[in-house]
Amino acid sequence: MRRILVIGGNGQLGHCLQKLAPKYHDLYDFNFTGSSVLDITNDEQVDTVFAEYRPDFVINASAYTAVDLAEKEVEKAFAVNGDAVGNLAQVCKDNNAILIHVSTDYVFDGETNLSYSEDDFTNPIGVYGASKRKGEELALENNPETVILRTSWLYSEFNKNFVKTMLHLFEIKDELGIVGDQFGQPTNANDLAEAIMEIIGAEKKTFGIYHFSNYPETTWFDFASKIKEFSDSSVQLKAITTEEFPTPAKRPKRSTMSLDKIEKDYHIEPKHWENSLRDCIEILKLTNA
Ligand SMILES: NC(=O)C1=CN([C@@H]2O[C@H](COP(=O)(O)OP(=O)(O)OC[C@H]3O[C@@H](n4cnc5c(N)ncnc54)[C@H](OP(=O)(O)O)[C@@H]3O)[C@@H](O)[C@H]2O)C=CC1
Ligand SMILES: Cc1cn([C@H]2C[C@H](O)[C@@H](COP(=O)(O)OP(=O)(O)O[C@H]3O[C@@H](C)C(=O)[C@@H](O)[C@H]3O)O2)c(=O)[nH]c1=O
Repeated sequence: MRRILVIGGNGQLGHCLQKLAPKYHDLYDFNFTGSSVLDITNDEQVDTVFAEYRPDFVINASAYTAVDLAEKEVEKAFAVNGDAVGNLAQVCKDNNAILIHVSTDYVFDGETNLSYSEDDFTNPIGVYGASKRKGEELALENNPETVILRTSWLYSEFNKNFVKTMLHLFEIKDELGIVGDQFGQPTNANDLAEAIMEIIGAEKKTFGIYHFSNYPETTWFDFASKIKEFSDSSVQLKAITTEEFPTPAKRPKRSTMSLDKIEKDYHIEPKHWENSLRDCIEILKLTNA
């Protein structure tokens, strides 16, 4: 049986992979590690887990994801999202394991009206995006046979994310201002987990950077408006500008990514974000999470 090591098993993507794993129990053995067992910045721990588990595939679902805090914790963000990813790619190469690494739309500056393709110029405007870009570069430099999946606006029923933040704020506020001039593509992390498993199962593997998200593009305000509609909330939402919602980190104005390459090479068809959002909110209603 082929072995899959999931690093960052307690994050939202990690949880979605845990949820999906039973479907693949006759094909793969899974080992989900949290940061207390495997800290990706600890090279010795990485070596030990590889030596003991001998994975065929490694899914790196771990990352430093605090976009605003990263502006202060620059070193930590680069250690986890940059250098550690470079080391992981090297260790995967040395051990004949295929690395599936996850990156972000925040590697782009967002100053375009076209959808970004995989080989478009990156120009991160914040520390988080810059640290994730460093990880992409180091991974491909050390091990070109790495699959890097750039995704965007990830949410799920697990952990902290925009959907759950909105549902919480709808409970405690009568009115909310939401940025209406930043565009991107929300992604249900359960869909990303499925895409990762499809790539692992693909007979013919192609490597390098791939974009994966739900589609089409929307704004944070329109996204929040759908969350309101699907959750039957009576909160009043108002579209505001980026300037009216100041944050420590700058966010791209429009980070919409083209999904053609993953569709062509891996036959993975993106889902409409409204359908995937509806699924998530139904689960949250059922579980009262
Ligand atoms: N969230 C989003 O909106 C988006 C995320 N992405 C990318 O998708 C991927 C998954 O994100 P998501 O599931 O939301 O992330 P989460 O923030 O939910 O989870 C990240 C996980 O990484 C773990 N982690 C942090 N530092 C380390 C470390 N040094 N060693 C090992 N594990 C560590 C954390 O473990 P612990 O808590 O135990 O420390 C946590 O469980 C990441 O690569 C992220 O950059 C891309 C686009 C959008
Ligand atoms: C809570 C809140 C946020 N906003 C805005 C701020 C920001 O522009 C936008 C999203 O805010 P958040 O801080 O939740 O999302 P943010 O942390 O920027 O989300 C990003 O996370 C990283 C990890 C990624 O990789 C990106 O793809 C993206 O998903 O919504 C409002 O306008 N009103 C509000 O009440």
